[in-house]
Amino acid sequence: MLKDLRSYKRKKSSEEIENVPVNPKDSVINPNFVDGIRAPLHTIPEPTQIVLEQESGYSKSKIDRNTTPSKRGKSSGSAVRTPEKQGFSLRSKFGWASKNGADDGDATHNLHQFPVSSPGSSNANGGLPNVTPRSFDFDLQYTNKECHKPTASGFTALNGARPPMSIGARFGNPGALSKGIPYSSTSVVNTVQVPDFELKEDPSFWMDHNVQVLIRVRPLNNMERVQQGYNRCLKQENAQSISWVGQQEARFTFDHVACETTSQEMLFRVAGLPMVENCLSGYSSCMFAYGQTGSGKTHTMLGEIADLDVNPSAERGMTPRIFEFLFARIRAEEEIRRDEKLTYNCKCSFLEIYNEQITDLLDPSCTNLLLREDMKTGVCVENLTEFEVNTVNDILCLLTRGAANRKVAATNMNGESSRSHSVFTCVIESRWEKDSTTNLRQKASGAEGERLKEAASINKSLSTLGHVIMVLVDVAQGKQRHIPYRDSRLTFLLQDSLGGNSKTMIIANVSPSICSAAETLSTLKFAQRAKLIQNNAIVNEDASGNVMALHHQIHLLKEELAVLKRQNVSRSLSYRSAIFGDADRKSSDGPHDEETPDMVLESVDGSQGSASLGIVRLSTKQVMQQCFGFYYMMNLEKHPLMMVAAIIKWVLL
Ligand SMILES: Nc1ncnc2c1ncn2[C@@H]1O[C@H](COP(=O)(O)OP(=O)(O)OP(=O)(O)O)[C@@H](O)[C@H]1O
Repeated sequence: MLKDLRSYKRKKSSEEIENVPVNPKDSVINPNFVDGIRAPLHTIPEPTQIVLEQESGYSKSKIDRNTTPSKRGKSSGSAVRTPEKQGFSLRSKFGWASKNGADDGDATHNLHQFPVSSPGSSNANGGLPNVTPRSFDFDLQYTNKECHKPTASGFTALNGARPPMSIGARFGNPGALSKGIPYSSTSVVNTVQVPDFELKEDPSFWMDHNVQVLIRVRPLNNMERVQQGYNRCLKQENAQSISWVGQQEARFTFDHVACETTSQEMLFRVAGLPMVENCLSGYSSCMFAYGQTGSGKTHTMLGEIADLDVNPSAERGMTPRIFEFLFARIRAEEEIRRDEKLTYNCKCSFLEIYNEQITDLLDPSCTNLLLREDMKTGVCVENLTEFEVNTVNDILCLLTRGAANRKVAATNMNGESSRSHSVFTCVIESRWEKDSTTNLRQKASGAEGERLKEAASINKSLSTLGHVIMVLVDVAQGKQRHIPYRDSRLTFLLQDSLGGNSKTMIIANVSPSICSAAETLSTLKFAQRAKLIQNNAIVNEDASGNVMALHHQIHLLKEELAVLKRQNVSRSLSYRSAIFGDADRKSSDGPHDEETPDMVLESVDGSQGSASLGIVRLSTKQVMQQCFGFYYMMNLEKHPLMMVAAIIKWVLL
């Protein structure tokens, strides 16, 4: 059952009003996009060289963990597995109308589901060996009713609301691409068959890393096949390495490279499941999906979510799977720790950043919300609605409701291209009792994040993101730089996820088609830089609260001791005698024995003291325990947000 939690809206006294510059002109941008400001992909300067081997020592260590491409076929083990629906239903994409004819999602799914051997799958370029023992053939039976005549880059803008995908105009320095890619290059992969690599999770990765980068290559779509056939700009070598093949060849290595045939379930196991574990361990967690329009961000993060409760699709994406897993884990933990009265409470919010304005997607009448930053609790959005959730269906209700309020438009790459960035957040709070002490921990998991579209005129956030990442890489390399988080609302909101206190997963979605060679190269470069970011994730326990509580406790004890001394404090060596002792003993000064372990403080109320009323007879041990519990709780009352332990954010870029 969903419950409006507006009363939870944060109110702070120590907060700082956001100082994200708001230029009114920024907010009144002609939706008919004019080329100019583009995604951060294009704000990132070219590396000094495009190298054949771009691995740093860092990436090499990743490769070493898993170097052998393996054959797909057997599913890797997973602790929790959700039932998969066999076969495919008509696509009912989340919150959007069905895709137009240019989309070949169904065809590609079928290809995945029913790989067939194609006699026509010869390697037309003649020189590219298939490096895996098994390939899936792509169905040659496709129709294309909305094939747009390619520009220099292969695309034309469909409605003007989206930045055209042409290369030269938007690419500041796109290298070879801006001058025209020699598509006839012998490097181009134009085989119908694609190598298939199985992703493997490194269970120890997150123990000593805070940022992981995964590339997901989607299958070719109809439009691409019509325009450029099976000419690909990517050549994958193993589950961590991929080469961009154009005029030059640039090889990249990442933590994972998910090939065209990687299933939604496999991606969840490798990328989503560990993030839930991170969250439940108390880490803030964030997941970005980055890539050009139509590259598969929505497919990755949401996928097919119709009928999830009764008939979940195998094509459902990361978000439903994550919450299925999360709630299953929560229920299991509550059961296991019933004695401790462990309970969880989850609250969700959903917002959109469009034209640098923040709108509450769960209450669209709340627009132009302000970001606030508090030294203790971090960044929050003022007056954002929160709903209590208990099941995956509750989550989906909110996602559906929010998605219906999003700004969506058609582009030539994607008939339902989202035009904004959105953040879905789920804060998970757990309470339990142990040794008569009530404990509280809040985890914010959550967030179907940002659909960061590269639409230029609405993408101040994206360009700033690119800049922030560049600066963060410098910082990671030891340079002193100011990080311009505040230059856009997106980066301001996500600053903890970028270079801050967060375990962050970046999924870079790319098209393998030569049509999108420029954008794909840019995305790979972006991802390559992003993996150099160094976050500093810590378990968000209220250690400061504990220390504060203890300080307070010591202070009170000292005060009390002083009062007791003034009031002729008697010390008894016997707890029993202290409790049941006669008035004489209470009023007498007993021997002081600092060594006595069960020393009892005993005081008699007197007219002199107001701090100590009645007779206090507790062992020091008990005093500490009880007061600790008390002040701990008090501290929670006063600073509930200090207990926030983890934040997961899904970010579509
Ligand atoms: N891995 C994949 N397997 C099968 N189909 C895919 C895959 N990735 C994307 N698609 C299909 O490609 C189309 C475009 O994908 P999607 O809507 O996810 O792109 P997007 O990056 O979110 O685009 P935009 O930024 O314009 O919103 C969809 O029909 C989607 O189903």
